[in-house]
Amino acid sequence: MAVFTQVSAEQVDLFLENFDAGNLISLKGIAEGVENSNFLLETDKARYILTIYEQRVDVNDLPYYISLLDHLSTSNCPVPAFIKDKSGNVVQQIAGKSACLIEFMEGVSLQHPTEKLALEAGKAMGQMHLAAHGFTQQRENKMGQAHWANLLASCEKEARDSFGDELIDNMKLECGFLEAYWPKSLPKSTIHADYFPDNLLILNEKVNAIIDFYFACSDIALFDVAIAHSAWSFHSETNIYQENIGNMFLLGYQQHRILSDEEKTMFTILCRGASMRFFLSRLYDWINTPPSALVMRKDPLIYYRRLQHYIEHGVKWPN
Ligand SMILES: Nc1ncnc2c1ncn2[C@@H]1O[C@H](COP(=O)(O)OP(=O)(O)O)[C@@H](O)[C@H]1O
Ligand SMILES: N[C@@H](CCOP(=O)(O)O)C(=O)O
Repeated sequence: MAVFTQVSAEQVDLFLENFDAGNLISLKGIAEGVENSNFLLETDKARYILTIYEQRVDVNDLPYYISLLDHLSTSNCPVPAFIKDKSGNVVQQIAGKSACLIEFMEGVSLQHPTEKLALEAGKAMGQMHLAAHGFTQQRENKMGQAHWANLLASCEKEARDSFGDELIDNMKLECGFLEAYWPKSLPKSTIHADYFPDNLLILNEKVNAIIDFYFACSDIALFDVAIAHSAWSFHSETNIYQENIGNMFLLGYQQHRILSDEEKTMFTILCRGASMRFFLSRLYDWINTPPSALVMRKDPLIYYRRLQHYIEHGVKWPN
């Protein structure tokens, strides 16, 4: 579960004094998520999310996320607003850590995508990329292709002990392949970079909110689509490929952004890269998160198998 930092009602009362957000009625820890501590906070005025930033989020990046969500919501994207305090600031301290009060969005996190929801999700991403056009701030993708070989090397020994030499040798070869063939000239955008089903809140079969922008960065626009394809197109329990779900996502996305032939041709490589990226972050966490930690470790092998699927079958772009 993702409540790394516990806070008392007294601490939250003090925190709320900075805002014009009403008086605390209830506070509940939210189990989902792996990056930050999140609480559902209810006052006599409204519901909010209280997010306490743990070590995975660099607090120096908070102004970037705040400006990005401000920009996207001005462009009618369904994203939560950061709440300003009485002096117009957003970032506060609680329990010695940086924390923000965030607009509560209605909707339910997705577990098993349907074709209809995959289409809606693809459309919402296309709209988000269009809306991000005027956003000029840049943030490097710290989990982008340039970092994969080093990340693998940093945990190679422990990875070999846990997953065997053959698998790690294969991943080293794949890193080399991706370095050699990674596209250099595809259109860039501000991307979400973690557009998984659980980062959308669904209401009445529509995307009511896109949340969790803490990996957002500047990178190849279609890499965002590839990340989503690798997250949406495989069944969350069996890991079986569901071509129909991935196709609906791609068709939805294309309703808002016309893709060049070059982009379509490079899509399989981007999906291989997306699989590598999530294999590596899960591998790193697998090795570095003690089994006693409160957070659930996600299985890196799931992404190893998705990568094998993309290598063997590629992605046939739907018409
Ligand atoms: N603005 C919001 N409105 C409603 N629920 C939210 C909001 N932000 C987060 N949540 C809830 O908290 C959970 C964890 O949030 P998330 O941002 O994914 O955490 P983490 O950054 O730790 O991965 C989400 O699955 C969702 O249920
Ligand atoms: N989506 C990533 C992990 C990031 O977790 P989130 O809770 O911040 O979405 C994965 O599945 O590996």
